[in-house]
Amino acid sequence: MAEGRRNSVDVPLSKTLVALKRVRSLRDPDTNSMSKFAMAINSMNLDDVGLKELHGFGNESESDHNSLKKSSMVRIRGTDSRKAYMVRKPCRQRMKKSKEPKLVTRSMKYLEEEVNSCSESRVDRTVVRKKSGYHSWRKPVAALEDAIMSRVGTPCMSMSESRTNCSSWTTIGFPTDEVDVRDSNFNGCGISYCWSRTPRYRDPNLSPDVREEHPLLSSEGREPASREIVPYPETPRSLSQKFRPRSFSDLVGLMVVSNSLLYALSKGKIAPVYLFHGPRGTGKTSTARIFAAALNCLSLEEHRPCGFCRECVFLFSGRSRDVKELDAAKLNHKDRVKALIKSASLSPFSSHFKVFIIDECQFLRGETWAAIFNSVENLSQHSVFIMITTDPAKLPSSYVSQTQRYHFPKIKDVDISFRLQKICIEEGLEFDKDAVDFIAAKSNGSLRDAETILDQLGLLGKRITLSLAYELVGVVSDKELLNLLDLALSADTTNTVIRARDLMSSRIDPMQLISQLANLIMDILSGRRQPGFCNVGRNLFDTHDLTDIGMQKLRHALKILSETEKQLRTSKNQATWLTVALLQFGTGDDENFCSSSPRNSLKNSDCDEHNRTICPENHCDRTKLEAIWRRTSRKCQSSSLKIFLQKEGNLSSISFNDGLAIAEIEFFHPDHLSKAEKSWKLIAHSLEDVLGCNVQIRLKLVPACIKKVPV
Ligand SMILES: Nc1ncnc2c1ncn2[C@@H]1O[C@H](COP(=O)(O)OP(=O)(O)OP(=O)(O)O)[C@@H](O)[C@H]1O
Ligand SMILES: [Zn+2]
Repeated sequence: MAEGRRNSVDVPLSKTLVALKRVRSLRDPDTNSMSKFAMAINSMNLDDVGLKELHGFGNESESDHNSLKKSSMVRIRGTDSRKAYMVRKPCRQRMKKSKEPKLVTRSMKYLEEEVNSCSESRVDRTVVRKKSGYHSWRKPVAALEDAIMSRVGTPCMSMSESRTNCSSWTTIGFPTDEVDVRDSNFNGCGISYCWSRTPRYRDPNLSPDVREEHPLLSSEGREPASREIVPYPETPRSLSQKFRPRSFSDLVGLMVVSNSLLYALSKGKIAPVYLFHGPRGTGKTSTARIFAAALNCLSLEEHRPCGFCRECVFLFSGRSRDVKELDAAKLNHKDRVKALIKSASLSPFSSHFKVFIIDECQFLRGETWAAIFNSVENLSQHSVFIMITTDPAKLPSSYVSQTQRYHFPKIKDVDISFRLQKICIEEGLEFDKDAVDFIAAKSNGSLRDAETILDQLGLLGKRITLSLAYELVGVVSDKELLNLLDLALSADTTNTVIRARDLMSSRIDPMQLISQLANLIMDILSGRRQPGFCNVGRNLFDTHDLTDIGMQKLRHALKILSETEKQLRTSKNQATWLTVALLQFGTGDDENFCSSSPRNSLKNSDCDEHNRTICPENHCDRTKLEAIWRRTSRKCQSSSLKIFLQKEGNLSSISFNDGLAIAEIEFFHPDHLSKAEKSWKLIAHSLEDVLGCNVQIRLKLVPACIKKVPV
């Protein structure tokens, strides 16, 4: 799934603008473009000293060096995106000598020196990184690449080419002698425009069969279905990119999955098709990549993937030819499936395994599943499919049973919180633990969502506090919540309506408010919240004497909320119905509550009716209106009016406007309408008593044929 699509958490617009403003500060104020940086990088010249250091050519003459510079840029054909820069490797001899992969210990030390001694060109890049807030993270390989990239003074130089110029890198042994560098569709850092990461490897040892296969899944000039994904971009654009796990030990809350996959790896028991399923943002794609890397890792150590060998470097930089992430939607094409099967039936290019990671596999058509599974027998022993989905129920069960399934559970709040704290420390973000706990609780088991919220809070440049988190996530603080509950329980109609409207108009979604209120009430009922936890709370506890009456009131409120929650799911007018619900908190039965409040003088059996009313969701609005109408008719003094209203009238809607409820009442015969008109004051008064606010009534005549049958 595209990262951009997933990385979204609803935040108030103002916060987003602040974050955007920060990004904009990197832009040219005149043109609002990033080209300033690209130009700065463009104008950099090869730094002689730097090149010497970098290439380990310290004892070569200047003329050697110049010729090196010339040979490194043999043919450059403009910047048109249709043309390619052809860059020839200058030190082929060195490369040939060292094809075997080795660990790059010397380079690591060397790179640290490189990183520490910034040349001017590097300062440009580093400054930009610092501004983006992701400067502190440097995985050794990425840091090495960075050091090389910043030393090589042209943005048109590919990373691979840079490596070929670097003696340190020859120890890794890239099997390349020619590299194409694209000047568009870059997958680079996002600041300069042509840091390329798409080398084309031509391994002379590969069979023509295998070479023909390139690009993977291409079919007669069609666009390849594999996605141009850089799973671990050099310049991460979000915390979740930056902290994307690279090894099994980095995975949070996936002990069972990790252990099982590690065991399979150690025993060499590799299934042809895996299915990773579970809620979003729980690490399925990351685990698939780690597993793929472990399958191909060249390290002899037990700890795989090592992250340093050629295969690991290729995979984590999105350049592996044997590990491909495919878009399920694009695979639903006959030719593409054919190409996929063909590709899977051939041996890997350079690795042990060919791994096809198919995300969102619920979008694969039945034929595609059939094609894959029918050919499993014929596939290369070294091909592995990893299907990923958030919705296993949509998959064809006959094929699912042939896969090795792994369930990715929601990640526990405590694990998420721990991870967020670690990130804050690494990022140098100041935070309050309760804020981080709150983010964890709000992210519903998705570590990515939690990281995204943290990311957005981090951009505000302030200490991450609970109130800041509340504001960003769109929830109401305990103080405000208690205040609202207090008003509602006290039947303070006007203020309840004003406060509820205020909160729901801009700050919080009605469903979220219901859930928060219900949680608060449950906390109070269960004794988790004690009097005195805040001033407003104390007021609530004092006023409503929670040892006795208040508890009953709260239970009543909870019942109303649970009923309203069902109703809101299908209602278009959520804010209004939640306000109606709040107004009912304070109009409970006196006898039930033994309340002395004059407002609560209703002989309320409605509350019981509420309890009995369990209706299909699409009837909830209607049920609610009917309940209010029953209570209203019962409130009328005259028993004939009571019977008349109940039998002939129908409350069809209520809307609220500045503390005023507008009730529409339908009658189905002109005589009934005129009878009701004569008693309108009594009806309005009864409704006011029930709703606890001022009421305006509108009487309507509607055709008898649409008269509703009571639920
Ligand atoms: N279990 C985890 N351990 C460590 N990081 C995780 C985990 N789950 C999610 N993340 C974080 O969230 C980001 C996205 O994770 P990933 O793409 O693997 O999730 P996913 O389950 O594949 O999500 P989706 O179902 O939306 O595709 C990672 O980059 C990482 O920062
Ligand atoms: Zn490795």
